[in-house]
Amino acid sequence: MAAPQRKMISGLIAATFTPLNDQGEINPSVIERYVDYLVKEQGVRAVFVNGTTGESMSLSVEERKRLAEEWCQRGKGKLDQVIVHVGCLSLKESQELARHAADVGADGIAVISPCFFKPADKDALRKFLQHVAKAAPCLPFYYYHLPALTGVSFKAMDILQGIEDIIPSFQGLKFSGSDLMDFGQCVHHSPPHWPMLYGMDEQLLAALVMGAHGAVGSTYNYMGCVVNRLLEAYEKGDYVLARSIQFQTQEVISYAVKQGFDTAVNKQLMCVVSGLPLGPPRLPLQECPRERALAIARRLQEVLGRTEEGALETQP
Ligand SMILES: CC(=O)N[C@@H]([C@@H](O)[C@H](O)[C@H](O)CO)[C@@H](O)CC(=O)C(=O)O
Repeated sequence: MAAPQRKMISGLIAATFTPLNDQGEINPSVIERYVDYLVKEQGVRAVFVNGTTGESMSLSVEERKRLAEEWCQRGKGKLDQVIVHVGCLSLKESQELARHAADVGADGIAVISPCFFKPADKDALRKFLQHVAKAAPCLPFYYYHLPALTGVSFKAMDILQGIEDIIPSFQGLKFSGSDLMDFGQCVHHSPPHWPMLYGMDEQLLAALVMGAHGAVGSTYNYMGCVVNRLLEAYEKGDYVLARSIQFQTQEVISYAVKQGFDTAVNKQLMCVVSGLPLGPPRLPLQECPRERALAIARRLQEVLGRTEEGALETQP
C-alpha cells in the first residue's frame, strides 16, 4: 500500500529536546508550551521528535510512545508536521513505535541505522528499513543518515537507489552528514517530491545550494527565527544576506563547540534561551554547568542583537 499524498515538508524542522523533570522522568506537560514557543517565538512549524536531540536511544519504548502522542496531540492545528523517529536497536521495537506513530496521527516516521550490531552491508540496512516501514505502510518514511554517531557510513545514495521498489511509502531523507557530494547525489537521483532535509545546521546554506528542501536541526529550537531569514534571503536570491546569516549562526555554534557543545549543553542552552523547564539530560549524558549555557546564550544574544540592529541588511 502506498502512503497517501501529503504536503511536502520543507523549511525548518526543530529536532526537539525531551522534557524531563528533576527526578529524571519524562515531563510531557511542557510540550504544549514548547509547541507555542516554536510557533510564536521561532516561526518553526514542524518538529522531528525522539531523534538525537531528544535522546531517543536513552528512552524506553513506552516513554517514546508517550512523547510522540503528546507532540501529535498538542501540535494539532498549530504544527504543520510531526515526524517521529522510531529507530531502535531492536527491529521489533522500531516496528512497535512505527505502528504507534501511525495510531497517534504522526505525519511521518524516520529511521536511523541500528548501531550496536551494525548492518554488514547496505542491503542489510535497506532490509531493516523495509521491515520497519511495513509496520506503518501509510506513513511517509524517511531514512535518517547520521554516520558520525551510528558509525554506519554507507553512502546515503546507495541506500536510496531504487528504495521505492522495496519501500513504497519511502518519502525522503534526513541527511546529517558533511559529505555534500553524497547529499548532492541523493538530490540529483531522487524524485523531486522526496524532501531532502539537511541536518548540519552550521552548513545549511551549502546544502541549500546543493538542493536541500529543508532542514532538521537542534539549533532551530532557539535560532529558528534567524535561520528563517536565511531561507527567505536564499529564496529571493540574496546570497550575500543568506551567507551573512549563516556566518552569524556559525559564530554561535563555533563558540558553543569551544564550550564543549553536546546534547546536554544544547538542552541547557535551550532552557536558558526559551525559559522552558526542559530539565536535565538523561544519563549517560550529564547536566552541564548553567554558567556554560549562560555564556553561550550571551553570545547568541549578541549575535541576535546584531541581527536586530540591522547589521545583516543586504549589502550593496
Ligand atoms: C549530531 C546532532 O545532534 N546533530 C543535530 C544538529 O542540529 C547539530 O546539533 C547542529 O548542526 C550543531 O552542530 C541534528 O542533526 C540532530 C537531529 O536532527 C536529531 O535530533 O535527530
